[in-house]
Amino acid sequence: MIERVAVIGLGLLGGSVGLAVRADAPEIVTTGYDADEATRARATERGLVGTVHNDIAEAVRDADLVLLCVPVGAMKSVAAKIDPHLRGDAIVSDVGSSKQSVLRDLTEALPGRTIIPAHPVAGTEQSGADAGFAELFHGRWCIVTPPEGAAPEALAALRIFWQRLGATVEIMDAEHHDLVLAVTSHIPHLIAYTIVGTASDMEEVTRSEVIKYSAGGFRDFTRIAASDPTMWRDVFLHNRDAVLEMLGRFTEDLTAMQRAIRSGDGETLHNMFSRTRAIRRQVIEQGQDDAAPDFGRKH
Ligand SMILES: NC(=O)C1=CN([C@@H]2O[C@H](COP(=O)(O)OP(=O)(O)OC[C@H]3O[C@@H](n4cnc5c(N)ncnc54)[C@H](O)[C@@H]3O)[C@@H](O)[C@H]2O)C=CC1
Ligand SMILES: O=C(O)C(=O)Cc1ccc(O)cc1
Repeated sequence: MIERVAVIGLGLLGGSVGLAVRADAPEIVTTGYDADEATRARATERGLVGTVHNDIAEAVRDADLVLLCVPVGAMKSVAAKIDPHLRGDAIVSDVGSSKQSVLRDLTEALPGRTIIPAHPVAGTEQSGADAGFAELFHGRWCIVTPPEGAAPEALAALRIFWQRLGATVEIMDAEHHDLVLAVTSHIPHLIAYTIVGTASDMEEVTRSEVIKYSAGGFRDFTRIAASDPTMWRDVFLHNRDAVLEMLGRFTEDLTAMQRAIRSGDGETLHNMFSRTRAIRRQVIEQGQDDAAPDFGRKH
């Protein structure tokens, strides 16, 4: 059983883990560290974890679970920093949005350690020490991607930890995780960033009409496109192969739609829109409503 959790990175995910432990598993002792001094100060004010340390070594020293809640591009350097200070039996896990690169980075930086990467599929477009909230994981999936031969007791302990925070745990291979998340999360974010960028480039031509009449669809895209730039830069650089593979397929489908529009092929358009409308119904029936902040909701 997990008794002491160290949270490294006290932004949206790390802060939410700390607050969720306090609410749902209050006997677990929490410590935390963030590289940013202002974030550490705010984390102390908000009581995101029991003790915020100025030294990462102090934060992890007694922990039986260390959760890395930093951008995926920072996982390796953080892992290398904590390695000399970890307990021999500590489990090292994370919350990163891509999993193959994290598994590779942690395995290299933490030889001989118990490493079990995970991804709670729960979040918002907000970031930083003020963004976290205790209920973030309620009714959401947490995808755990253990390496081959991972210690079963450690996996069981991590599963119970996430279940106590309200999540339902699914075990998946890291490669499969990265393909699935590329199409369900990473490419949708790329599309949102791109369409908002394109519209804003057009704004010079349309003199502010883009903002003024930003109703419905475009407004939803601006929420996603407000997501943290550092975090998302790292996701695309670290899940490159899966994103490029899925982007290739998406581009082919988009080109087929372009052709249908140009040639006046209403049947193709209508067929596609009917198919996607049915998928939306299934998403709602399964409780996977995508309206903010319910992304990733299971129930
Ligand atoms: N934002 C979201 O909706 C979700 C994010 N994730 C993943 O969670 C992780 C954290 O993301 P957020 O909490 O959203 O970002 P965030 O920007 O709110 O928090 C990240 C924190 O890490 C700190 N940090 C960065 N480099 C560090 C280092 N070297 N040492 C110590 N602290 C460092 C930053 O100062 C910041 O406070 C990312 O890997 C992301 O992919 C997973 C699920 C959802
Ligand atoms: O805000 C939204 O709609 C999200 O998509 C949140 C999110 C972002 C990244 C993840 O890895 C999981 C969930």
